[in-house]
Amino acid sequence: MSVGVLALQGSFNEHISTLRRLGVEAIEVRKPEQLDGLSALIIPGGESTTMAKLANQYNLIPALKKFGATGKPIWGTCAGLIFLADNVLGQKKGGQDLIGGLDCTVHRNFFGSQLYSFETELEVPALVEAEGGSHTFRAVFIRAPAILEAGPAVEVLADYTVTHGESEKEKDANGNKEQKVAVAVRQGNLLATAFHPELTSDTRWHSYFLKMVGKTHTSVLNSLAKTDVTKGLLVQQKELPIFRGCGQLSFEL
Ligand SMILES: NC(=O)CC[C@H](N)C(=O)O
Repeated sequence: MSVGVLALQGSFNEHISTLRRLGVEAIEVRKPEQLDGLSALIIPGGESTTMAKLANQYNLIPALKKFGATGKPIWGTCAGLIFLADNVLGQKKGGQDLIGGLDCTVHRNFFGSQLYSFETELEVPALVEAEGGSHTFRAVFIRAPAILEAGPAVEVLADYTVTHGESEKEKDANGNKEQKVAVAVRQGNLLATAFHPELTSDTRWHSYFLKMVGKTHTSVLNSLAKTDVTKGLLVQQKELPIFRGCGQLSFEL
C-alpha cells in the first residue's frame, strides 16, 4: 500500500515523515501520473489558492477529481479541507479550483488572519475510541478554515466553539456571540481536519486515516500496532510555522 501526499506547497514533508515513521510508503505527488496505483491521498495544509494555481499548472485538477471519484480515501488538512469542500466561502476574487466531494460549506479563513492562529486541546471521541491515548488532541490552527454546514452523510468528529466580539459586526449572521463550528469531519472515505496533525508528535490522526485505507492491508495494521506514538517529536513546538513566520507554509492574505 502506498499513500500519496500532494507535494505542491505547504506541509507535505511533515505528512511524509509521519507516514514513513508509521512504516508506510509515502509518495510525493506533483504530476497526474503519480496518482496511479496509490491507495490513498493526503492533501496538506498550506495556502489553498496557491495550491490550486499550482495544481492547475501541473494539470492535476482533473486527475485529482478522478482520484476522488474512485472512492479511495483522501484526507485534507486545513487547505486540504478547503480543496475537498463542495462549497467554499471567502474565496479570492475569481474563485479557485476545488476537488469537492465533501458535502459541506467551509469558510476559508474563518478564524481570521495569521495573527489569530492558535493551538488548543480538542476533544475527539471517535479518535480516542479508535486509537486510545489522551482524551484530547493538541490541535494547531494556522489561519484555519472551519466547517459551517455539513450534509447528512457527514459525521462531525470534532467541533470548536468560538466567542465573537461585542460589536454587531462581530456577531454571526444570527446575532449570536458564540458559534460552534465543525473542525474535523468524515464522509465515507473522505477525512478532513481544519487543523494540522502533521505538525505535532501525536500520530493518532495518521493511524486513524491509515486504518480507513488499510482495512484489508494487515501488514500495515500490524506495523501500526507496534508503533509507539509517544516516542520522538516530529516538530518541536518552537519550530512550528506559526512561530517561525511561516517558513514552510507560504501564506497570501
Ligand atoms: N494552514 C492552512 O492550510 C491555511 C489555509 C488557508 N486558510 C487557505 O485559504 O488556504
